[in-house]
Amino acid sequence: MKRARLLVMNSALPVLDYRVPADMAVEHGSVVIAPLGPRQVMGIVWEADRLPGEEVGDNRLRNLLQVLPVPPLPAPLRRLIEWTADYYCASLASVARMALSSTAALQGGRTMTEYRLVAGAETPKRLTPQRAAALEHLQGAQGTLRELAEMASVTEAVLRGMVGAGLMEAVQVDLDRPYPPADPAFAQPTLSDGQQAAADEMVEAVKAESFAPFLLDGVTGSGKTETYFEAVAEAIRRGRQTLVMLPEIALTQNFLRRFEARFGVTPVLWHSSLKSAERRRAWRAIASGEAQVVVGARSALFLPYPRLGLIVVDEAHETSFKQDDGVRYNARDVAVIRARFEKIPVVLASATPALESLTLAEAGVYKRIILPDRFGGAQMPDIHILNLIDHPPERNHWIAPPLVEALKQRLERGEQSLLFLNRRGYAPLTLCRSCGHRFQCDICSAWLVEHRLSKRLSCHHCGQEQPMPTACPECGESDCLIACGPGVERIADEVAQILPEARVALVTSDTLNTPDKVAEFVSAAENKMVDVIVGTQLVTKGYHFPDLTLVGVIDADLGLEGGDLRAGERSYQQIAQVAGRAGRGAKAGEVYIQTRHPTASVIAALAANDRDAFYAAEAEGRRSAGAPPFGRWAAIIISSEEEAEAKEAARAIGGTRPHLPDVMVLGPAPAPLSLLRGRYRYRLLINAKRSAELQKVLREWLGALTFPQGVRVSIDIDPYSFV
Ligand SMILES: Nc1ncnc2c1ncn2[C@@H]1O[C@H](COP(=O)(O)OP(=O)(O)OP(=O)(O)O)[C@@H](O)[C@H]1O
Ligand SMILES: [Zn+2]
Repeated sequence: MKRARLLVMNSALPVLDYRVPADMAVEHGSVVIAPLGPRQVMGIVWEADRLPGEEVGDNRLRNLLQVLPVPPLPAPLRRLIEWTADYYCASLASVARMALSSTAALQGGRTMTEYRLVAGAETPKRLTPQRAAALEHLQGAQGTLRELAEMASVTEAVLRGMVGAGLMEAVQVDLDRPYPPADPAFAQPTLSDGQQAAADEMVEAVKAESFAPFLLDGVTGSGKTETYFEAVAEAIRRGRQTLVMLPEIALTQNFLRRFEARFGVTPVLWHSSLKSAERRRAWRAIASGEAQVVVGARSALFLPYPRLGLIVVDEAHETSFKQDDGVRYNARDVAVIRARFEKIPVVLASATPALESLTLAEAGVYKRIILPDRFGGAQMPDIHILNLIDHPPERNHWIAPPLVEALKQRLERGEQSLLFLNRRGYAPLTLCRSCGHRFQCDICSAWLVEHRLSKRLSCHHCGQEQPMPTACPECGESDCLIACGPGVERIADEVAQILPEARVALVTSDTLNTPDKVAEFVSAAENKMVDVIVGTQLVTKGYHFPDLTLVGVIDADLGLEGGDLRAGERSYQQIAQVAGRAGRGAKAGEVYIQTRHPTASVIAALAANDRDAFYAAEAEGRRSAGAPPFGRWAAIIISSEEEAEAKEAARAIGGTRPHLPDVMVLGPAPAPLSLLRGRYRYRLLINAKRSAELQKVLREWLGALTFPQGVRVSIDIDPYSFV
């Protein structure tokens, strides 16, 4: 008799064994449905010797019910799931779920019903407001009723009524229709000598079909994308799949266009806001091996590629590769591990590598490829430090006079400028002039941020919003609220005052919240319909606007406030990246960095354009603190809706701390963000030597404790967030 051991897709359940019926074919990795009491569960058939569980006698086994019509998860992916669960102290099921991340794709069947407005249908004379809203918002849209209902902010019932009334129609969509093939020779660029040498190295590694990690370390505008595209082309020629990971969905539009220009078609896109039909189609094409190149956010990393030949992590220094909920993993690091299991090359590309990556390259673990020059003879921009103490902006203004002058000059010359401030909204704090009341979130320890465009106060931690009040809720006074400090909306207002005739584009996740809007912005900027871009970190990287010759950093000190050990590095990366947008074409670029601390090491390094010295000093600081990459960190985060309960649990954890020579436990202490989404939070930071068996220590320590129902305890290995 054949038995199968299942990794069940529910972390609360143990490993379960089943009988495989005679007429059913399963292998390791098969995705199956099994009975559990009166219910059914989904599971993955796993190597029994890798998944310890209670042995059950043959006579007590129940039959598997069904094998789902998808290819079995490949062995290297199964090993990756095990590794990730083990390293990040997560359950196997929660990691495996990231591989099976399209429920629809698992069901087989090849068509799906979507809906759209009937073209040319006569608009009835009397329309309910809901139907009118649907007619307005759904022009040109197609999707499931749920997606359309969300798009139009109406209920599904309204849309069903419209289907009945002949205003909307159902369409059968073929979900597995193939993607058009990419042509590796479609538009091969002529590479510079340096680019060619870099490309050759990566191409050779793709040919070798063995594990090879690279750090592609090239200055901004050196053509890193162009160069790694040659390795992608080689993978396509060899019938192998490529995964390109980008840190933000907003960057994908730009990437898609460049890819299309090089390979003739767009790649397969993967991110969390795909519609379910797109997601399903992409998942199935990936799992069948048909999808040649996939570009996606970090969630694309765990998909079941059967023939992966290359992974690229672009802008690899970005902290958004770290996931901070669910499975707390770092996609940059796991990408390298996946490449090892798949026996393929992986390229981490960045102009400002993470210190971790740089250290590994210096140790020879990663092969470092350097592109020292901008492509096409473009020069690196000139950096000016603007000391705000010597050059104060006018009252209630934030742009210092020399930067104002530079902006005016650019406008006269018909060149573009970019102002960077990493803060969304209009003002980060609103207070009452008469009683001093400060507007704060009810359920987070955070100020509410004024958004003048949407006329709302919003919490940037939990997303709660309220209409902008006209009077102070505390003292009842009206016309007494003052906006303190600037966000990008306020800077855009200031630019409009200084340069009334300039066309200003505001670029934040509030204004560029759909792929279409991103595409619209990029095309406007490229066609010189925009004079001044005012943006958050969203606009600091990846973009190439040849006529952009001026970059202004509004507040270079912002990133260093209340900073953790990585604040200096992050700040440096962000400013160096945004500075890197200037002067990428024929005209030279200039950068103004506004600061109150011109001697701070970050600012001094930027001024002297001395990256190596900066990294060396950072590395020294980390080494002496035993911080990553020289030592290891983990965090334990305890939260509960009951403050006393959270505190008690934190104290219990602190009280049972291990006493080991290579593990130091700091805390517990209230988290800097001590209230988040209505939950009180405490933290501990564990600092371990590299020799320590950190995960084992944590598992044994926390595994011995029990907590009340409402308490959540999570482990964050190699944490990036300390709030
Ligand atoms: N060999 C080449 N032939 C033609 N154009 C090139 C070549 N190399 C680079 N370019 C162009 O130069 C510009 C800059 O290249 P790219 O955006 O790849 O640089 P990058 O190194 O990724 O920069 P950043 O890190 O700042 O995003 C792009 O418009 C790109 O198309
Ligand atoms: Zn909040």
